Amino acid sequence: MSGAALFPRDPAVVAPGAVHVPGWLTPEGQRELVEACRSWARGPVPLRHTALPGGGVMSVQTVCLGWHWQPYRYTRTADDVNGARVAPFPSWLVELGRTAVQAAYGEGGAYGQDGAEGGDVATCAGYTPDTALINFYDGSARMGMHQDKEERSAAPVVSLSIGDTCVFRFGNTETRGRPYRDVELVSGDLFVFGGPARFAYHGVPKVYPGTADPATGLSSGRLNITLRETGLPD
Ligand SMILES: O=C(O)CCC(=O)C(=O)O
Ligand SMILES: [Fe+2]
Repeated sequence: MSGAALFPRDPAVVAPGAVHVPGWLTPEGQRELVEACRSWARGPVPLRHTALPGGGVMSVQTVCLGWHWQPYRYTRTADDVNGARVAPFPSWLVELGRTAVQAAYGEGGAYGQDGAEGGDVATCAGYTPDTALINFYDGSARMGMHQDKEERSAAPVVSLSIGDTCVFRFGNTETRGRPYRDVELVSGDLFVFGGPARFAYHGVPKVYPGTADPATGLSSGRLNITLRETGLPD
């Protein structure tokens, strides 16, 4: 057992608008999400290494719901994969997103869609994510520092982690470099970034292989699900 595991991991404000809620998903909730991800990974668009404009591919494997993300835009069909229309965004995942934002910001929804502090209750209730990126990391996959900025909405990003523990680097809105904070995301953890943190650079410099609890149904690797509002018309 690592020293950190001796102590409870309390919710933490990593930066204004960025909240880490350890252990938010129940073991059952994690198992259900793993099952759902397995089925989404089968199609209509398969889980794949996203091709980058420079000719390389991402080390992470991804499949999307609602809208298909490719560098650097959203479309309804996966034109860089197999041309299929992406699977719909299920309503239960909208509900999960709302509950997550509420867990992070509290009943009052501390950060509004416009980034203002002190938003009203409608902020959480009105959160309507319409795209999800499901990322699978094997032991050597990484994600470089980037902003989630293809969305035309400043609504928060909800991030759920299952499987292997990783280092999640959460930085600032100006540069890829310092200042940033490194946070360990463990299976079941929730991380929400909105308000002044919505367009902060972030990335995953390290995954710790073999740290997943097979009871989630994922014997190795890390799953990350991010929910976002694209702000695009239906
Ligand atoms: O895997 C993570 O925790 C972050 C994923 C991410 O930043 C993204 O999909 O844009
Ligand atoms: Fe991101």
